[in-house]
Formats: sequence, C-alpha cells, structure tokens
Amino acid sequence: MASAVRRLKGLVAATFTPMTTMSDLNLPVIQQYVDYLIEKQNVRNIFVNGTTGEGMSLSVQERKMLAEEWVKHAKNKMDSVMVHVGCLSLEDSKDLAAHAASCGADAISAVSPSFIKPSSQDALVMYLKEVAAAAPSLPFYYYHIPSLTGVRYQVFDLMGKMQKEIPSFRGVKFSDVNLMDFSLCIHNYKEFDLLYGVDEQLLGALACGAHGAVGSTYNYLGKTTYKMMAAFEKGDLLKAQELQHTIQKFMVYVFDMGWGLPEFKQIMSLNSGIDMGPARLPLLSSLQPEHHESVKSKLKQLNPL
Ligand SMILES: CC(=O)N[C@H](C=O)[C@@H](O)[C@H](O)[C@H](O)CO
Ligand SMILES: CC(=O)C(=O)O
Repeated sequence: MASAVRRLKGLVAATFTPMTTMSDLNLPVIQQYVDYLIEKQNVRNIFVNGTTGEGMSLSVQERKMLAEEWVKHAKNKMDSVMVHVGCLSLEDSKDLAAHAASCGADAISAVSPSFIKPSSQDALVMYLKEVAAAAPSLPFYYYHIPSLTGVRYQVFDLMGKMQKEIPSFRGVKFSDVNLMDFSLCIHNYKEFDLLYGVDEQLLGALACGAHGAVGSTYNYLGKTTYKMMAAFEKGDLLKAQELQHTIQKFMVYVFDMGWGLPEFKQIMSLNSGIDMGPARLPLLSSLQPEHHESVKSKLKQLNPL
C-alpha cells in the first residue's frame, strides 16, 4: 500500500540563529533569511535550533521564540520546518516538542542526551519515545550525531526499536561518516526518511540512496549542492564528483584555518549579506577582516549569486 505520508526530500538548511552584537536573539532578520534561502539557494526546508542554530546554548524560552518566528515566516513559503527539541533535560525536550506542535512546525527531531548518556539502546529509545509522545501528531526524526553526543549506537540497530516503539517515527538525520550503517538503514527500512548530515561527503550518501540532506553548508552552498545532486540523478557521475570535490576544497580551506561555528556564522553573513551576529557562547572568532575577500571570492566561484 502506498504511504500517504509526505516524504521529506532534497536539501534542508540547518539554520544559524541570528543574534545582535550583544548575543541576544535578532528575530527580525528571520523573514529576510527565509526569503534568501528560497531565492538564492533554492532551499525549501529548514532544521531549526540544531547544532548550527546553537540550540543547546539557548534557553527554552529562546528556542520557543525562534521556533515560532521560523514557522511564521516559512509557513506558506517553504515545504517544511523541522524543529530540534533535544535537550539534556527530558522535561525541557517534552515542553519544546509540545510547543513545536502548537506553533505549527511540520516535524520534530531530537539528539540523545549526552552528559548522562543512555545506558543501552533500549534506554535511548524509551527516552526518544517520551519526547515524541509530547507531540504525537508530528513526524519524529532521531538526530544521530555521535561526534558531538558521544552516543554511538548503530542506527541500523535502533531503527527497528524506534519503528516498534514510536508511532510518529519517520526517519533519521544521520550526521556520521559510517556509510555502511546509513546504507543498512536505507535498505532495510525503506518507508523511512534517511537524511544525510555530513555535507562534505553527501555524494557517497547519495550513492547509498539518501533521500535528502540536512546541513549547515546548504545555507550558502545550497545551489551548488543541488547541481551536484542533479548531475548524480542524471547519471553524470564525473560532474557530480567534480562538484563534490569543489565543495570539499572549500571545506578543507575552512578546516585548515581551524574554523568552526563562530566562523561559519560569519561565512554565512559574508555570503548572504544578512548579519548573523556572533555565536552565543563567548567563543572568539578567528575570521578576521583580512579573510573576508578570500572567503567571499571562494564562495562566489562556488555558488555565484
Ligand atoms: C557537526 C556539524 O555541525 N554537523 C553538521 C550537521 O550535522 C554539518 O552540516 C556540518 O556543519 C558540515 O558538514 C560541515 O562540516
Ligand atoms: C548541521 C545540522 O544538521 C545541525 O546544525 O543540526
């Protein structure tokens, strides 16, 4: 029987959280940000309050305000708004899940708790089940990002348990390099959405059958990544490889500079012309004014606006 459930496809931008110079939320920027993603990057899905959005560094109240604002502006323009509700506190996660449903989000996602970690796969699934049950009408996506959570259970092993225990379970945002685990999930759980989350090797995940991708770079490399996906779909593997390699060269530059979230936010500001402000935690950015032209010209070659 064909499923009536709408599948999440294509690119999902993991949004940055716009902030003022004082690191307060800068909500008025969000409307412009939504239009930029649609018009300049052709991206019509967003993942809010995740890693890139600094969800874990924000208060519950701030996360609610952000979810509301993103939903308000994306509602009739984008295909889907997924709100990340994972926290170290189960109560906070449930609160955020219920709030996401009440404000009109299309889906929720949660990471595993990562300070006191689940002691077994079953414990993790029980936890996720409670979070998902706080918003039973919304599709639930497990957010697998072992490099940050330290929770490394094979997703393939978890999928069957999540399918059995969580009625709203719809898929996984898979931010890990283990393509065998990813491939096993795709082939054994065909009715679920498997969204890949390591942008710099998306082509490998497409070859395994990825249904879509969620990531930070789609904020500024969305159009280029779509070109790579189109080449792959047409069977033009050489062109797809070339585009993936070009994107990788940009990421090598970023990683060689030792850049992370505060610099990613600046890269986004430089490319979009929308001021994202600094990161929330007092992490000092090492992207200096003398780097601006180099970042801009590299991105311009990659993704001419
Ligand atoms: C750790 C992290 O932030 N992972 C993101 C998604 O999960 C990715 O989108 C990366 O930001 C991206 O692949 C660049 O390394
Ligand atoms: C990158 C990603 O998917 C996140 O920021 O959560």
